[in-house]
Amino acid sequence: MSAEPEMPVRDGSKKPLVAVIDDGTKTVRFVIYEAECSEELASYQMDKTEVQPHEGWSEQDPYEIMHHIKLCAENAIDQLTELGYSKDDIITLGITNQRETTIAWDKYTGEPLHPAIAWNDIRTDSTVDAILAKVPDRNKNYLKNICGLPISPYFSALKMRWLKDNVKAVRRASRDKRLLFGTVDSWILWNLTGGPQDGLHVTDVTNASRTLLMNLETLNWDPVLCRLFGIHRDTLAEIRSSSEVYGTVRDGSVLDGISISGILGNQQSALVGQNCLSAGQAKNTYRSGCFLLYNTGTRRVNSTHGLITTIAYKLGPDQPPIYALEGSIAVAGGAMKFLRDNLRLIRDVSQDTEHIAGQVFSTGDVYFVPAFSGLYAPYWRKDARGIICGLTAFTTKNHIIRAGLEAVCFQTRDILEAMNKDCGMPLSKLHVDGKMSSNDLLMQLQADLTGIPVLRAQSWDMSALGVGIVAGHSVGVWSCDKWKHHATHADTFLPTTTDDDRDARYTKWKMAVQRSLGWATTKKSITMTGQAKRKSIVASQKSLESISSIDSRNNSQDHNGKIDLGIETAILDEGVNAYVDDLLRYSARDYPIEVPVENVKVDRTILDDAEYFMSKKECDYGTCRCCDTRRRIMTDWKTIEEIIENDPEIIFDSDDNPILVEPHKGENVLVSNANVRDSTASNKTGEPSTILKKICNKFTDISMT
Ligand SMILES: Nc1ncnc2c1ncn2[C@@H]1O[C@H](COP(=O)(O)OP(=O)(O)O)[C@@H](O)[C@H]1O
Ligand SMILES: O=P(O)(O)OC[C@H](O)CO
Repeated sequence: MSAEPEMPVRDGSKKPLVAVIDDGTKTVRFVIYEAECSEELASYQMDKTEVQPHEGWSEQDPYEIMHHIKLCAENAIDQLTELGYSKDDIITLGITNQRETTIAWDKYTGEPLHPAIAWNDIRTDSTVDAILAKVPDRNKNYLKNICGLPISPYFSALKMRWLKDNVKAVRRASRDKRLLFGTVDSWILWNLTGGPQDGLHVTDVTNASRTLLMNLETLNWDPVLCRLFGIHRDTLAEIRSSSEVYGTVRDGSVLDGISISGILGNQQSALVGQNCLSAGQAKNTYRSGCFLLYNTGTRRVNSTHGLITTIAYKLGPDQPPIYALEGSIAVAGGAMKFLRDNLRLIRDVSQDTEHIAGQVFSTGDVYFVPAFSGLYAPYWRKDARGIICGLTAFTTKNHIIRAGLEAVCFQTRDILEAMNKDCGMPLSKLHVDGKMSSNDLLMQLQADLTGIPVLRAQSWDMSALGVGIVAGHSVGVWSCDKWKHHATHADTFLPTTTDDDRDARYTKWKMAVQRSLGWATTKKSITMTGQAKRKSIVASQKSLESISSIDSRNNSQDHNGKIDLGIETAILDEGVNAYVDDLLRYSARDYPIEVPVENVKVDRTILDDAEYFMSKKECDYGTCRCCDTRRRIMTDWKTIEEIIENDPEIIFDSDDNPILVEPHKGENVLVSNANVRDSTASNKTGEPSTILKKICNKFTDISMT
């Protein structure tokens, strides 16, 4: 927690103020600006708790976000008071936020149904595979012409699908029509405007464009996409422009009564803050990740080189949407944090990095690809993993840290190359911001490795400023047109290398990237990401003794006396393994499997669904995805045990009612004459089962035409 002390002293002339809530991945900030002159009067920032329950998972506490916002607001307003202002001078409020991070909550209680799943969380790896199985040729770019995005764990729809598939409370809320999904802006707005007491469930176009569910033309939730991901439109927020009065704070906090009139995802907000308001202008923000956005104006450019198409902003309900091409880099400053926390090569990132890396004149041909959670643009390879290559006996930590800085520059060049190909016109300069841009060496390397001047912003935080401007714009106290004439950069870094030199180094970088690809194979990734733990078989110690073939050396015992067998251990038991394998390979879902060894067929998730199924006393097949007719058929199965014994596939309709797909039921089934077990036996290739394939193909046919 830290206050930011250096506040300007006012001369007595009061101007309208605009406040901003900035919820980042690692911090929450509250900033108060004097409108028009864009002067920051007061700010307060708090660190957030990052929870990583498994490798590759990243969660946040939705309550903590709201708690920090309130505390930051109180502290920043206290600073205002010292300057002779009062809370009443704040005319309006803007919200900017980490994008894609997804929250599910109960609309009647306001209770989050699961921690927020952060944008860089890769638990949805297998959910991605299940969705890819539904689209022709498993083409990850299949939806790009609708929503501008590839199918990747990064985007919100995958996180929503995962929550519905894996969290009982989310499924139940969905069935009971209590479920709300939202990106963080929606969660904040809903809570500020009353929460369970008629809180507004609203998002803006920039955040909605990060979900994989919004149609870039209609700027509304796309029915085909919602159906593909199985997300009900009633659970989603209403999509509005980035600059309009959405409502008023009604939460009893210090902000009560202030209107809210601007929402922008934080990278789009930095684009506005950097004054890239004309087509052809671009900015790059260096923080934990790094995001290069290129304003394409009202023209929507469909990238064919691995970039995404996103909404840059929409400055009012009647204004046209402005589009951007985006190159997203998952790990930038995050690599420095890794070198500090995991390898302990750095003590203090902001103080030591530049100094240590500057002690050598090159990386000594060392390349560091920080693909910790796969690679985003332009590769979109979730199977990539980090590598440091080119090590020799002379390599020191200085070389490795310098290689970490260069990795950000090379990744930026990857994106610039793609952008040049997509737009046909090379970018002549690069506007930069973000905390990491305070590193002069990094900025010089960036200019040297891309061959264009790098223009660093006056302030590292352009994200808060951008949404302040659009919030002020909608209530008439801060004009975007006037802002266009502001110069925002303070320093310029010019390239000092030759084309040949930088191209030779870039070729080596590409070689390093090639070596990082394909590292996390499906099975490996299950183990590596800790999903093995979730999917592992938990057996009581007593039962375990009866499994003679399990190698006890591979077991880890927890404090409950339970033995947690990773997938690799489970492989030793053929019967159990076959069952787990079936579920992993053929299930459309990511089951947490808990199998008492006495009865390997009982799976807690199936049990839960079977219970619900039986409670309805009939088999409601919903609308058949094969023939589009509605079927309501009594099942012969009378007990839960019988359902489990018959081992059906359980899939879900769009209201999240479980639908049993019976393998042996002839005419009265969703897909007839298919036998899960038979297809399992004959299919060792990792393909989805015949049943699922048939359903999914039909589903794809219907929804894609
Ligand atoms: N001088 C510096 N040199 C290199 N990296 C830096 C420097 N200062 C900060 N960083 C890195 O930049 C990132 C700062 O991110 P921050 O602005 O706190 O945003 P967020 O984590 O919310 O994206 C951290 O990952 C940190 O390691
Ligand atoms: O909070 P940041 O700066 O890490 O931003 C994260 C991005 O919005 C993710 O898309």
